[in-house]
Amino acid sequence: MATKYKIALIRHGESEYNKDNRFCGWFDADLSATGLEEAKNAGKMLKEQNYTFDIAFTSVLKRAIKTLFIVQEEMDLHWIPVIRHWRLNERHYGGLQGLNKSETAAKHGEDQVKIWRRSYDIPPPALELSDPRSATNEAKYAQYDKAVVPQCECLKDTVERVLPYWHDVIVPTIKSGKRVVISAHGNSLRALIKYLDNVSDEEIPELNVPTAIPLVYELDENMRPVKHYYLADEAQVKAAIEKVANQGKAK
Ligand SMILES: O=C(O)[C@@H](COP(=O)(O)O)OP(=O)(O)O
Repeated sequence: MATKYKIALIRHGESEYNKDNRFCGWFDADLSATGLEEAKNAGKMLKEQNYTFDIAFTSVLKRAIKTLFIVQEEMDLHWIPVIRHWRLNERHYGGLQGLNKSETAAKHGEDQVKIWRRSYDIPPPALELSDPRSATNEAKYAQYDKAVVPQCECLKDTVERVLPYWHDVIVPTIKSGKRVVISAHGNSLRALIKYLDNVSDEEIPELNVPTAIPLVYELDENMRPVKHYYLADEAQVKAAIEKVANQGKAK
């Protein structure tokens, strides 16, 4: 299998909700001061390793949009087209949105929290439509049918709404020869990685994506992965992945 295309995936830098260890989902949390710094470093890593991009894709959530912009700034790539779409949004965390992950583990048990965070097809409790945390009436989704906005999602639901965007929009863009960067979220990227690497439903709970460390996928002519790697040293990536996994532990 020969590499024909290279794409970079970036989970946004630490958000205010990540900092407070709260479930975020479709809540539009901003980047924390650390997240801004992490985004800058991600741009530096890409530049130092001679990456460049012709087009960028991101979600409609500001933590991913801002991370992308900071990366563009570091790479002097302000001019490239940026396409934002809700299909790249984070997995909707339903009634867990806003709750502290450790407190939730202390209340419901770490096993339950791991099921909510990492199982493939068990959704978290749904939000009521009338819940002020529901995104249904947000201006960003006004152009869509109301049914587009979920009240909770399991990873399977996220896979089912990310993949049409991958196949219909991102793949044709890559095949046209454009160098693509995608700035998204822990679980929308897990959804894509699950598909790309054919990760089984049983193995997916152990896959965690760290904040703001660019992850490069080399793809063959059929868009199948040849290899993938983070643009940081192994110890740094390992520590960042463990940090994410441990967020569901009761303290
Ligand atoms: O929604 C959230 O809380 C986090 C992921 O949380 P976990 O699934 O890792 O708990 O999403 P992100 O910060 O990537 O947008």
